[in-house]
Amino acid sequence: MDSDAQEEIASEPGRIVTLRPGQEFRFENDFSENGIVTLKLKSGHAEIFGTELASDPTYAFSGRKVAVYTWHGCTLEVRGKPTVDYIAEEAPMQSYLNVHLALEQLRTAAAEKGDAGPKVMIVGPEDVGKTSLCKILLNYAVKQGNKPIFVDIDPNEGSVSLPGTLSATAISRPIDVEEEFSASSATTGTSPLVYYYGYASALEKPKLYHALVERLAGVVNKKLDQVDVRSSGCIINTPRQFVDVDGYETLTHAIDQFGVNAILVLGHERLYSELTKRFPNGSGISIIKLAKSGGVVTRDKTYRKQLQMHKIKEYFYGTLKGELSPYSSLVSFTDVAVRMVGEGTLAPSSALPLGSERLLQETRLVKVEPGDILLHSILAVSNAPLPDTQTNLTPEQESSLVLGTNLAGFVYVSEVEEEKKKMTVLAPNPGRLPRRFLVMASLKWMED
Ligand SMILES: Nc1ncnc2c1ncn2[C@@H]1O[C@H](COP(=O)(O)OP(=O)(O)OP(=O)(O)O)[C@@H](O)[C@H]1O
Repeated sequence: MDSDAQEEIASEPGRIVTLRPGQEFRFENDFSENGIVTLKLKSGHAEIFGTELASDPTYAFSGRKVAVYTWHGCTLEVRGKPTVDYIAEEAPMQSYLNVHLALEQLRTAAAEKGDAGPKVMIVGPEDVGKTSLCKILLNYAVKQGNKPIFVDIDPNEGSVSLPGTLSATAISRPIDVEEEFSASSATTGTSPLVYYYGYASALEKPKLYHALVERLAGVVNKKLDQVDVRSSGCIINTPRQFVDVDGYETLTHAIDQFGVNAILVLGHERLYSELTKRFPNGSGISIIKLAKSGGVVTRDKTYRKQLQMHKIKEYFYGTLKGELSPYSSLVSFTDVAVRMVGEGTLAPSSALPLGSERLLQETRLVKVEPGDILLHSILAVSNAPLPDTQTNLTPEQESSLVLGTNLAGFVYVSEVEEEKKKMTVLAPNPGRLPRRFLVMASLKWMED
């Protein structure tokens, strides 16, 4: 623990919370320095979304909604002032464990035959615990020596990256209870494969979404051909729009692309019934209905926005546990090509940025003349290099190259000098920004 606020909390008397087997201690706190809550395991065993707590460290949390579950009983020491905290008698952990055990049998059978392990998709409406269930199943799988791939095709939150992205990450160690899937790879040691979609909803630009899902599934399926990960399979987190009638086509497309063979439906009877009709016994896809945990918290718009801003800050400055010092550099407008993923999320078409053409197709990027419009924007840095001056790409070729190439990361535009045709960007890594395509969407941020 290194901040003053954390030291102050450490000097406060702790509160002892004793849990009996099967109980869950749930708490929430805000993002303020005074809101930090710390936790220490004094005795017994406890886990947070499937990651076991060790007895030595003091874990610190900020702006989180946490469940500490115990299978065999434990004692915790809690410091700080959560906004909400209580002990729950019931949690659906036994049914989640049963799913894990069934998946583990499939993995063992797959390993014996040299086959691919289970490809599991988790579907359900907003705030039903999909991401939390992904964490639990990934952690339990890792604990048994597997290396599952976590695929996140919910662009709303961007769990392992920033919002607007679709990603895949190989998970080989338990997810950090404090940092979760931090977007800052320097602290987690993971380097996810990330594609940029640029919208919060999967249904906003379905054609583009389908194209990116196809691309991501292609890479994940190829990765799952490798012997060391083949039997571990993958766990796929999905957007809430998949439960809408309008979302079925997109859902079915994703199921096909990844070759999903198990779908876990969380807290949604209608979708469960629809899926059992579409994929009856013998279809090769098992549909399993699971109850939502009573602990899952509904996150309002304000909290989600705060979470988004917090994630961006973490990307550049690191977490409570692992701070980063971002690097500023001056970039000439001539060294980058800025493109925009359509006009949808930013503003009505009448307010399109100066210099951008009208969007012709969903999968076509719009050219943006660098200038004040970029100020405070978060820009995705594509791994696609700028073509040399002799190569002339058509707009379609260029869009397909940029959207089909994964991301190197993100930069933040902190200053724009229009007359000098330069801008200052903040990046988590040192060094010059390579000559790359930069993709802009609606993400804006103000350093505080
Ligand atoms: N048992 C629990 N006790 C307390 N908080 C919980 C519990 N399970 C989940 N949460 C919290 O509830 C919130 C919503 O959970 P989660 O992110 O898993 O839902 P989701 O279905 O993935 O949401 P989204 O609609 O964004 O896809 C999160 O902040 C999570 O930490």
